[in-house]
Amino acid sequence: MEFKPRPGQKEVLEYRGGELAVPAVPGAGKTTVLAHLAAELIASELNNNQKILIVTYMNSAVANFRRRIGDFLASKGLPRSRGYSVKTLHSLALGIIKEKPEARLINQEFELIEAGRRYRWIKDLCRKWAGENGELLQQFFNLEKNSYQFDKYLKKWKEDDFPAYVASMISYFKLKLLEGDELKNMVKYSNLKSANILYPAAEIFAEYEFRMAQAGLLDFDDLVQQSLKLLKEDPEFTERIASQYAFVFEDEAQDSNQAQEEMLYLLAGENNNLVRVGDSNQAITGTFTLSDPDIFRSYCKREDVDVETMAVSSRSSQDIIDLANYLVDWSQKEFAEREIEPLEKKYIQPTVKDDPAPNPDPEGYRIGSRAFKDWKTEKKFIARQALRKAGENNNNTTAVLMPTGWQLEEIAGEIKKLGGEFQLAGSSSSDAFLTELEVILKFLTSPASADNLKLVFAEVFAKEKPKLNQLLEAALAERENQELIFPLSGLNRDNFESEFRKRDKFDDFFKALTRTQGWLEASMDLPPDELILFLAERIELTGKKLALAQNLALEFGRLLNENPAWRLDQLTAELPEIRDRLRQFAETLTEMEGFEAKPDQVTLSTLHKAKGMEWDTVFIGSLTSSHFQHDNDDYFMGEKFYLNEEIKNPKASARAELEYILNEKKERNADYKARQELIAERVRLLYVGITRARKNLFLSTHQKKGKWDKDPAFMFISLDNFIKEIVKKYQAEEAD
Ligand SMILES: Nc1ncnc2c1ncn2[C@@H]1O[C@H](COP(=O)(O)OP(=O)(O)OP(=O)(O)O)[C@@H](O)[C@H]1O
Repeated sequence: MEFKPRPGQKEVLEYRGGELAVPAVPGAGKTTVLAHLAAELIASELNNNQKILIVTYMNSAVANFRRRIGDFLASKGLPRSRGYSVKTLHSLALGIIKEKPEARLINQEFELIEAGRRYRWIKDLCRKWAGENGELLQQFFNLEKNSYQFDKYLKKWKEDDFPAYVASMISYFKLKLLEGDELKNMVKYSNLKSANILYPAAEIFAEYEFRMAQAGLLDFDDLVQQSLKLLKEDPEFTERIASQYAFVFEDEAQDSNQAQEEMLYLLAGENNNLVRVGDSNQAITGTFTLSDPDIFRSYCKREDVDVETMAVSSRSSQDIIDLANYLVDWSQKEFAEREIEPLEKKYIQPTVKDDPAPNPDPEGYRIGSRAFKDWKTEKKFIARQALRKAGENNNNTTAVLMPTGWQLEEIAGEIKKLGGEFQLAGSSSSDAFLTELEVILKFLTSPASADNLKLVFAEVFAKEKPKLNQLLEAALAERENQELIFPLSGLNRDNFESEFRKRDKFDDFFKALTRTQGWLEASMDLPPDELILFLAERIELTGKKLALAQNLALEFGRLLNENPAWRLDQLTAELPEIRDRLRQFAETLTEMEGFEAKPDQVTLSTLHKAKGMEWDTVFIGSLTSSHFQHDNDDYFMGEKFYLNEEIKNPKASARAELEYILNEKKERNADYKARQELIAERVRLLYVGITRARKNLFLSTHQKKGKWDKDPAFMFISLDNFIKEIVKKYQAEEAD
C-alpha cells in the first residue's frame, strides 16, 4: 500500500536539519516514519560520501530498519543500501574502537566476553570476596544469627543476590566512566560508614577489571565506556568520525542512557542534526538496565529543540484506545500528589476519516475484565479462552501476556493439557541448545558408556519412535555396549537372535545402530571441527540449528588453533563455556528473524517482550499487587527483607552512596525513590500491554487465597470499573 503520511508524520517528514524531538504514541508509525525520512534525506540532501546514522536497541530493529529504508530507496530508483548505517549502541561502539586501534587501552586481539561468562566470573569473584570478608557480609544482615532463616537467606544472598547486585553495579560504574582502583580508593577514604554497601562492589569491580585486562577481555559495557573515552579525549578523532554522518537518528529514545546520549551528541557534531524518536510512556527497562526515561523527557522540553508529536495510531479499536487514554488520565490524577508521573499526558488519537488504513472497528464490546478466586482458576480460564480464540477460523492472532516467565510456563502447561498449540515470543533458552549434537559428542568421547548410547537413542532416534529405547534396553541386557556397536564379526543383523529380529521396529533399531557406528568411525578419521559439520549434515540440522552447529565448528577450530594437540574429549569438555557464546548467537539469530504470530496458535509472551508487537486478541493476566505495586505495604522486587533497613534495596543505596562521594549530594530516601520509580514503571508496563491489542482485550487478576495467590493490583480495580462502564453502555444500546 502507498504510504500516506498522517498528521504529525507529515511534519516529521519535512525535517531537513537541526535538533528534533518526536514524542509518539504506541503504533504511531515511529519506525515507518524514521525509515521514510531517512530515504528522503538520502535522496535529496546527502552528498556521496555522507551517511545517516540510525541508532536503535534491538538487533531485530536493525534488520527491520534496513529492510524498510531499502524498500523506500528502491521505490525511488536508488540503490538499497547506500547512504545509511543502522547500528545498536554496541555495534556503534565497536566500530569506533576499531577506527582507532592505536589508542586502544587493551591489546589488539581483544575478545568480547559474553553475558553468561561475565556473570560466572563475577560470581567467582564474589565467592572469593565473601570467603575473605565473611564478617562484613554478615553485618549487612538483619536476621537473627543461627536461626533457620539466617542460614537460608545468607546462602541466597551469597549465591544469588549479592553477585547480581555486584554485576549491576559494575555496569553502573562503567556508565559513570569510573575505573576500579580509583573508585576503590575513593570509597576507602570517604567518610561513608565502614559497613557501606558500595565498598564490596567497588572492591570486586577493581579485581574484575584487573582480571579482564589480564585476559585481554572486554565486556559490553567496556565497549561503550572505551569508545566514549576515545571520543571525549580526542576532538580531532571525533570530528573525523562525526563528519561521516550528515544526520543522526535515535529510535526508542525513551530507553536511552547517559552514555548513549553523550555519544549521539558527539557524533551529531557541529551541524547538530539530531532526530530522537520515542514514547516515554513505553519506557519499561529502567529497573534492569541503565536506561533513564527522564533523558528523552528532558530532551523534549529543551527550548532549542523542535518538537513534533505523532499522536495518531491506527492499531487499536476505539474502546482499547479509550482504555489506554483512561489509564493516562487515571495515573495523572492518582499520582498528582507524589513526585512521579508514570504516564505523560499524551493521548492516542484514532485516524481521521478517509485514512486508507483506518482503526479496526469490531462490533459490540470486545473488552473485558475479571477477578478470579485464585491463580489456578485464572490460568485455566485464560488458557481455555485463548485457545478458543486461536481456534476460530480467521486470520486473527491471539496472545497471552504475563508479568513473569513462570506464569507463562503454567499457562503453557494448561494449553498442552487441552491439546492446543502455542508459540513463545522472543528467543527461549532452549533455542540455544544443540542437544542432539551434544549427546552425540558425549557418546563419541566415551563410547564405552552404555548411558551415553542410551542418551543418543533417546535424543536422536527415539523421539518419534519410543520403541527404539526399549529395544536398546533389551539388547544391552544381553551384551556389552561395545559388543553392540563394534562386534568382532562386524555389525550384522545375524548378531541378534531371530526372535529379537522379529520384534516391532527392529529394522529401525538396526539402522540406528549402523548410523551410530558410522559416526564413531568418522570421529576417528575427521578433525573435530569437520566432524561437527559432518554430524550436523547427517542428523539433518536445518535453519537456526544448522547455523549454531556451524558456529560450534568455528569455535572448535579456534580452540584447535590455540591448542593443536587437543582431541575431541578436551574440546567437548569446553562445551559449557562455548554454550554461552552459542546462546548469545542464538538470541541474535532469533531477534534478527523477527517474530511472526501464527493465527492458529496462542502466542505466549512476558509483558516486557511484547513491546513493539501487536495481536488482534490480547489477554493480560495476573494483575496483582505483587507485580503492580502501588503502596508502601506492597511487595517490592529488588528489596531484600533480610538486609538492614537502610540497604534493603542495595542497588539504590549504593547509587546514593556513590552520588554522595562524587558530588557531595546526600540522598536520604534512596529506597523510597527506587520504589516510586518501580511503581511508575509498572504502570507503563501495563500501558504497553494494553496498547498491543487491536480488537479484543481481556484483563484479569485473582484474590489472595493460597501461597501463590496475591491481591488484585490497585490499578486493576480502576480499570475494571472503567471496562464495566463500557460494557454497560453496549448492553444498554443493544436493549434499545
Ligand atoms: N501513514 C500510515 N499509513 C498506513 N499505515 C501506517 C502509517 N503509519 C504507520 N502505519 C502502520 O502502523 C503500524 C505501526 O507502525 P510502527 O510499527 O512503525 O509503529 P510504532 O510507532 O513503532 O509502534 P510501537 O510504539 O507500538 O512500537 C505499522 O503496521 C505501519 O505500517
